[in-house]
Amino acid sequence: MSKKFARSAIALGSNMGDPQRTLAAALETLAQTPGIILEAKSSWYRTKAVGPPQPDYLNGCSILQVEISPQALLTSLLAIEQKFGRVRREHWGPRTLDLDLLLYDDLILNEPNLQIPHPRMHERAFVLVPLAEIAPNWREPLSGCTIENLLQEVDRSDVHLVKDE
Ligand SMILES: Nc1ncnc2c1ncn2[C@@H]1O[C@H](COP(=O)(O)OP(=O)(O)OP(=O)(O)O)[C@@H](O)[C@H]1O
Ligand SMILES: Nc1nc2c(c(=O)[nH]1)N=C(CO)CN2
Repeated sequence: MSKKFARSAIALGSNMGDPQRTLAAALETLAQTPGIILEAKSSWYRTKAVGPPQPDYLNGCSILQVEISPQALLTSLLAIEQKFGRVRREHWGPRTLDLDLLLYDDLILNEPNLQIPHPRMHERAFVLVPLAEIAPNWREPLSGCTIENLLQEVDRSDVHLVKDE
């Protein structure tokens, strides 16, 4: 019997330690996780931090094919964050690794520990620029807008492609 996969989009970010290495290792760990296949990954982008003053971030996005539920995927993402030494400090403060679940097919989910689509994705150029690179026509189910359309509404001047990857 063929297996039923869902598609999910995730965002990756890091601004402590060695971000490029951490993000690459996080993707590798995800790809080795049972029930998750890495379908696509964006380039990395150097982005000005949103929130309290802190170093620039390296951000990117990835598309996954998943056989696991949204909650199970979140659990995997949080475990990988822990593995790479994330210490939770101030709200929106610096971190070695941040993994956000952005989209899961066209699902809308409002659970206490998990909201899909990610409630702030539509306003974040550091999410929309890399996501538009790999999924420009995916529709954010709350607005019905494509990622490409959402990107046109934000200022992308603080998001710069990292060329040496
Ligand atoms: N779509 C989602 N993706 C990831 N975490 C989510 C999502 N929806 C809710 N959460 C909850 O948010 C918690 C993570 O909060 P965290 O402190 O990392 O937020 P943040 O990364 O600082 O800010 P932001 O959520 O704005 O990116 C997770 O433990 C999870 O329960
Ligand atoms: N540029 C940028 N700024 C941020 C980021 C991030 O990934 N990139 N993550 C945050 C907390 O989730 C807060 N601010």
